[in-house]
Amino acid sequence: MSTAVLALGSNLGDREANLRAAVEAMQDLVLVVSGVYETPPWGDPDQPHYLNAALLAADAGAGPADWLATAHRLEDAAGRVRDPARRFGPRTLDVDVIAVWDDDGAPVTSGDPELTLPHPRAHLRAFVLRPWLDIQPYAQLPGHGWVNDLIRADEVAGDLADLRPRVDVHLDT
Ligand SMILES: Nc1ncnc2c1ncn2[C@@H]1O[C@H](COP(=O)(O)OP(=O)(O)OP(=O)(O)O)[C@@H](O)[C@H]1O
Ligand SMILES: Nc1nc2c(c(=O)[nH]1)N=C(CO)CN2
Repeated sequence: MSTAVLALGSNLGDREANLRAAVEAMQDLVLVVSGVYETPPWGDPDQPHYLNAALLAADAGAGPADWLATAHRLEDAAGRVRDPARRFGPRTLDVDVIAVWDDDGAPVTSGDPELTLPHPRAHLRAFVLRPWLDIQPYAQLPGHGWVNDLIRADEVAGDLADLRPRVDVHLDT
């Protein structure tokens, strides 16, 4: 059984519908979905706010590359257009593979630029860590420690204060 935490984000089009379609497309693989957060753009400030969420998924037969393929399939289905000039620019849907655990529950690590695990910027992103805490309060980000500690670190805590829970939006069906 391979499990993965995926981070979802959208700041173009119908943001809520984009996130919901991604969750629905994963169907039975989804174990639990976080709440939704309204978040200021990180890394490239001149763009609309995002809606962000996280989910935990499991797939008996999936390897790490399968989770990345799933992420890309969902982004393509949302009509995501990549702008090479804006690394952290706006998008209908972003699906990042934050961490993967193998059949034995051991974290998978990879330095491959095509799939770096855990995600190399996850520990710096309140918009990833806060939704993740919703669904796994005792989560550890492999190589970085407790998510509950990471979210209080100086480089994240400021951004954390700017997240707004969107209690009016629910992605779980
Ligand atoms: N853990 C990962 N999850 C998703 N993509 C990854 C990961 N590690 C490496 N990549 C690679 O990163 C490339 C760029 O992905 P993408 O365009 O979604 O980046 P981004 O969302 O703009 O930035 P970031 O990766 O910082 O969120 C992808 O083609 C993918 O192969
Ligand atoms: N708030 C927020 N900012 C971002 C996001 C995101 O999902 N949420 N995704 C990005 C792509 O790497 C860049 N910046």
